Amino acid sequence: MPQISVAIAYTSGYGHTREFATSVAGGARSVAGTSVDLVDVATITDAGWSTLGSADAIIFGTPTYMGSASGAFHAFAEASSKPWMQRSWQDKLAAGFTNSGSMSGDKLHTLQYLALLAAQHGMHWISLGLLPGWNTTTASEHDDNRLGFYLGAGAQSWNDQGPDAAHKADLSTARHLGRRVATAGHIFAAGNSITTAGPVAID
Ligand SMILES: Cc1cc2nc3c(=O)[nH]c(=O)nc-3n(C[C@H](O)[C@H](O)[C@H](O)COP(=O)(O)O)c2cc1C
Repeated sequence: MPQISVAIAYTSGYGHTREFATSVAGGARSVAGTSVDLVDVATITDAGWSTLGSADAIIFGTPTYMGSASGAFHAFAEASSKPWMQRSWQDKLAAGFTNSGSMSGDKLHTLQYLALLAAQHGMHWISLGLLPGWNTTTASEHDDNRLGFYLGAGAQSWNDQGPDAAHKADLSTARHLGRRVATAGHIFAAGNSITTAGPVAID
């Protein structure tokens, strides 16, 4: 079984988004042959940059602050202009998740921003791949993807509760994202092993 590596590049001002980052990591780890690193980009070191540089996939995560990624995440994104210049993230897989106080809270804008960041780096964006939950009279807030995002995973955390109160459906959705990216990583790695071996013969 070939080994692939998934890095989760996240920030969390008050600990809520870290809960979802941990679930994304758990989902990726559940796919055999996958090593997973969590990189807190607010305090990223040279070792952290090198972890991102050697990963097969990077999953970006940030709280939504004022309708976009947090300032700490934006600082990291600006600092990623160095790998951007070197094209060192080109052709890696990418995905994203965000968390905020409101059900919407303009999280879609944050996910769009994360996808755009990935595109600037020439990465391949992996969507959430779940149908929306909680959108019929028989559905419930305990459904995966209860907030109905397609581009990535969205989570909601009460502003008056600590990280321990993270919603189980959002944790499960985050776990799904990690598993999906790791699975895609293995499929890409298998494809790369064919294409780097030379042209594929077609009868
Ligand atoms: C500066 C700031 C701006 C915020 N802006 C939004 C927002 O635009 N939409 C929203 O739904 N919640 C907003 N919130 C609430 C946070 O998204 C929410 O508390 C989240 O759980 C924080 O995650 P963290 O603990 O990982 O930092 C904001 C919070 C702060 C501190």
